[in-house]
Amino acid sequence: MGDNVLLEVKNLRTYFFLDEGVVKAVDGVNFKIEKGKTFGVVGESGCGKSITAQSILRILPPRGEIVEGEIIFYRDDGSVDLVKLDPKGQEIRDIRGKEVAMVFQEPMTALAPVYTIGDQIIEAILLHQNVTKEQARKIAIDLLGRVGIPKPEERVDAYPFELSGGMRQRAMIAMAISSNPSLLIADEPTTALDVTIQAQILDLIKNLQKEMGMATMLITHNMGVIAEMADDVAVMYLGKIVESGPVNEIFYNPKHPYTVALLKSIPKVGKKVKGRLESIEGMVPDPYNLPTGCRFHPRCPSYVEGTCDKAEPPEIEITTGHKVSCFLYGGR
Ligand SMILES: Nc1ncnc2c1ncn2[C@@H]1O[C@H](COP(=O)(O)OP(=O)(O)OP(=O)(O)O)[C@@H](O)[C@H]1O
Repeated sequence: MGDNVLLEVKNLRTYFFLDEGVVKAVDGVNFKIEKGKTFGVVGESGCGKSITAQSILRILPPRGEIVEGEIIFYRDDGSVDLVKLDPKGQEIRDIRGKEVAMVFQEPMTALAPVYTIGDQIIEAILLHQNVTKEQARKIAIDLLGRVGIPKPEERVDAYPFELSGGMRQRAMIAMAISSNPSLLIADEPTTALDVTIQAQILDLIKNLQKEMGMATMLITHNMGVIAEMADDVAVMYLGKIVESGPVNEIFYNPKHPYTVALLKSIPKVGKKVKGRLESIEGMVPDPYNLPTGCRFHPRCPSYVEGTCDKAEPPEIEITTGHKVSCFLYGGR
């Protein structure tokens, strides 16, 4: 770590203030993303992965607010705390799409249906680069070729609905990398796609990342995707990171019972999978009424009454960089 850190999130808390109550979507999260590396964030639906990403880009939905924390983005010429920026101001708009780009799960909703993909990529290029429209069109065609879209000089004039899901996601990626971002945030980029296409898109992201030296924050509920892609991993549960560390530590030396359960949920070849996480007992609790103590205790096979339900477990460093928040490893 050290000088190689690109983004550092410190004690981030992002809450939703709703009529029904307060949803602590992100509740005291810390992590670092290194330059050029893939940082995987994994956890079940609703654990706060997307809201963490949206906090970084300052594109939170209405009623969502960062109530505490810092998001330090390091550049060669100094650092900036993204939390301090006006979410509608010029500075974050310059960073968004240029230095930090994002691809979403369903490109159909991210791409405007009434404009060709070329128009949309050209617009992104013109917004962040000092080139003519003609040059931007050439760059767009080149980008479409680089992301593996056949006949890019023709496809540049296609509308999103004229492309397959996989091709649309490639077009989205072309738009995202158009200004050479130092960080790409990919939020479930392959979840909506067929399995074979998923592998192709992940390969594409991996190759582009190597070529361009960009870091990726990869959000997924799928441990298989993490194994394939990530250098470092954070496991999230109900707004908190419960375990984090280098990918090999997480896979070969998992400590948190939730991580262990997620790993058991990876589908095995030839074995029928019923649910996404059939090996984890119980449901994710109601976000308005979080369990006391460790938030995982009502579902945890190693739950110790009087301990796990009383206090929040402290974060313990198991080996360098491998951290876990669980009373099984100390803090009782
Ligand atoms: N627009 C919103 N208004 C109110 N609450 C929200 C909103 N968006 C998300 N939340 C709440 O914030 C919490 C975290 O949601 P988030 O979308 O970050 O989860 P996630 O881990 O990305 O899940 P998924 O994989 O389903 O997107 C959830 O409890 C969710 O209900």
